Amino acid sequence: MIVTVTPNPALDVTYRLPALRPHAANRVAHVAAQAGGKGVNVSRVLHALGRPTLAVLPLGGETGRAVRRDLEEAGVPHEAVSIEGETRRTVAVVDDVDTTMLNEAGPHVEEQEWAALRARVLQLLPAARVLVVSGSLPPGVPAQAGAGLVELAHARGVPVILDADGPALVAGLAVRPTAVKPNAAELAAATGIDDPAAAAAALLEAGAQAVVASLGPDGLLVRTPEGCWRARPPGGVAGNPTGAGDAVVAALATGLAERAPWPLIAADATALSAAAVLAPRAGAFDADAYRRFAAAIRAERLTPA
Ligand SMILES: O=P(O)(O)OC[C@H]1O[C@](O)(CO)[C@@H](O)[C@H]1O
Repeated sequence: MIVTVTPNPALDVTYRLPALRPHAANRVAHVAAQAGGKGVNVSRVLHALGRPTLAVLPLGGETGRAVRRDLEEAGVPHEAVSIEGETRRTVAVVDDVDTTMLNEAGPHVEEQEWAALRARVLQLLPAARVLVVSGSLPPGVPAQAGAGLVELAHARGVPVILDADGPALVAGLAVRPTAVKPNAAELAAATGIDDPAAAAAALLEAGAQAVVASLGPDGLLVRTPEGCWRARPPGGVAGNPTGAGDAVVAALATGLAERAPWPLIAADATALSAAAVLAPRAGAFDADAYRRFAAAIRAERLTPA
């Protein structure tokens, strides 16, 4: 199975309105809430694909109970480690033009609470084909915590994907994750380089074994020591991009579990991510569109073999 860790899960609240007006009172007609956080979304996608997965996450307070209820109702296999603090909420405001995210920092997680989560991951690793560590770290958890999970996976010979940014990404690179999955902004911020192919090369140099960069409408760039590939989504795919990067990670984890070649992983991840944009909620995808896109998308090699 693919084990996902969401260090800082959330109740994702989505507000839909025709046009968000900042600095004004906005009336919201459509409100939805579901369990979220990046690793949770990865497990949702994997579960919808029929792939065995387990989401591991710290949960606390009334919001934590709401997250747990939603995961139970959705049938997403999960294991929660109880914490004292109150699980956070995120708010996505989706209007006809774009999506605005408001992400709370999350609860303070105590050292022994994080140690309990680590211990649970350690117990699960023998059954894991891939470990995914995805999303921000909550207050109280040091930037090296993601790197610590990467090292646990390495010690058990389990491929590990790190989807982190800022200091957590930098700390993670030092322990050579099997793959990292930055978006365009995270890639540029981590390297100071605007060109995605050059920035991905810099992340390889810094320690990543593979870089899978999600570039929004420009598709996906995969860079490994074996080469560099680019896959592009079909034109005109518009919708809710929240969670599209999590769909990339779900496809990447599946590809690593199956030891698929990189060009196929790149094409599949691009198709699944585009199909996720067409779905109204993070962690969901349009299954028909996924089939159509997967049949049409091919990754192009950017460097000679
Ligand atoms: O951990 P963060 O980086 O704050 O990201 C969490 C958020 O990202 C999303 O997973 C979308 O990728 C939302 O579901 C939301 O929970």
